[in-house]
Amino acid sequence: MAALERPLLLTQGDPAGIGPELTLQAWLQRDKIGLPPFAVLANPAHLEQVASALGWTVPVASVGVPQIASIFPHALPVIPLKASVSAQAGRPDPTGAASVIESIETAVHLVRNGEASALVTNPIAKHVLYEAGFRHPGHTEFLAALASEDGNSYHPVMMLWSEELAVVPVTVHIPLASVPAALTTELILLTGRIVARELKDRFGIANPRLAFAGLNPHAGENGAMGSEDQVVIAPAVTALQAEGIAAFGPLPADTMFHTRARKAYDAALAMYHDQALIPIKTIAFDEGVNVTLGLPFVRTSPDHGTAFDIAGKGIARPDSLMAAIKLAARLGAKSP
Ligand SMILES: NC(=O)C1=CN([C@@H]2O[C@H](COP(=O)(O)OP(=O)(O)OC[C@H]3O[C@@H](n4cnc5c(N)ncnc54)[C@H](O)[C@@H]3O)[C@@H](O)[C@H]2O)C=CC1
Ligand SMILES: NCC(=O)COP(=O)(O)O
Repeated sequence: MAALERPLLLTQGDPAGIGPELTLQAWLQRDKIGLPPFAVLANPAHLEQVASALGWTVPVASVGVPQIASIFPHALPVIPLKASVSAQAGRPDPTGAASVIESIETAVHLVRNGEASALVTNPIAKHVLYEAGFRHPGHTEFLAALASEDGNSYHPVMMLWSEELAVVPVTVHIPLASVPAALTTELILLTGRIVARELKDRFGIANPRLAFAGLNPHAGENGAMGSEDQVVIAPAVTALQAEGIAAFGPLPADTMFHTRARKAYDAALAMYHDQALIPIKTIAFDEGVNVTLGLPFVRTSPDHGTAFDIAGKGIARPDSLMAAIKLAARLGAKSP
């Protein structure tokens, strides 16, 4: 089946978070914003309970992949999970972990065997999964592990994307104190290559411009405020330039995200999680999309988390999930 004809798959995410109500909202707004057919791998009865508690009319239909496109105009297609789901909104519970993981694993399997075009993950609460024994830092690394079951090795790269700004944290879910040791020229080089390749191949940017942030104040102030900028980051930028990639930096991170500065690059590569995510969540919290580069399939996700503080209240904004669905459709259309 051609990529455009294949549906998208949404994962359940944490059933006690805002994922279920955002999925219902996305289906309700499907015509208004022109969303392509999708199904969610979840528990149909749980979704019906969430809709009913919010007073939303959302017919839910249990389906297999072949029925998704025909059901989608009339009901939210749900591929039922085997694991039970008995979550209460806003009350995280590690006993739901089996359903969270089953949803991701099954969706990846269906995308990898060509039945679906791309994967859109609803947010998971990492600490809740850790309590249940989950050993991966987050989706990003878990998806790479699932992908590597084909015998290849994949280095997953997290990119947070919006029309205004795209950012990549070179190191991701590690303590801040571990960042300097984890940052190596090889890691920065590898990340830069993957970002350049995928901005070109998947996003259609002919010659992507990559701006690298420094690690230290003022990008180290010529070494007076830290050595990593000159010793670790600059050699990676030089090596990327030698490969023909339009890389530049390291730049002082405090002045590279304002409006004029952003016009100089297609993606900013930051050295640690918050250096990358604070600017995009400040500029585009509702529209930002988390997309994993470096995988043999397309995966997007909203930029926010489970938001237990507002789950079940019907006030969570579905914009980021809907942007993730749209971007997955755009990128998935280019997949073989
Ligand atoms: N892709 C994923 O699976 C992600 C998962 N997380 C997980 O989410 C959990 C909670 O993380 P937090 O740091 O609290 O971030 P969060 O994004 O869940 O919430 C931060 C603040 O933003 C608000 N918010 C989030 N999404 C919203 C929406 N759609 N509409 C309106 N308001 C919204 C929340 O109410 C809260 O006040 C953590 O366990 C974290 O691991 C966080 C980011 C991404
Ligand atoms: N802060 C971004 C985030 O936590 C997303 O992680 P992942 O689950 O997509 O790996």
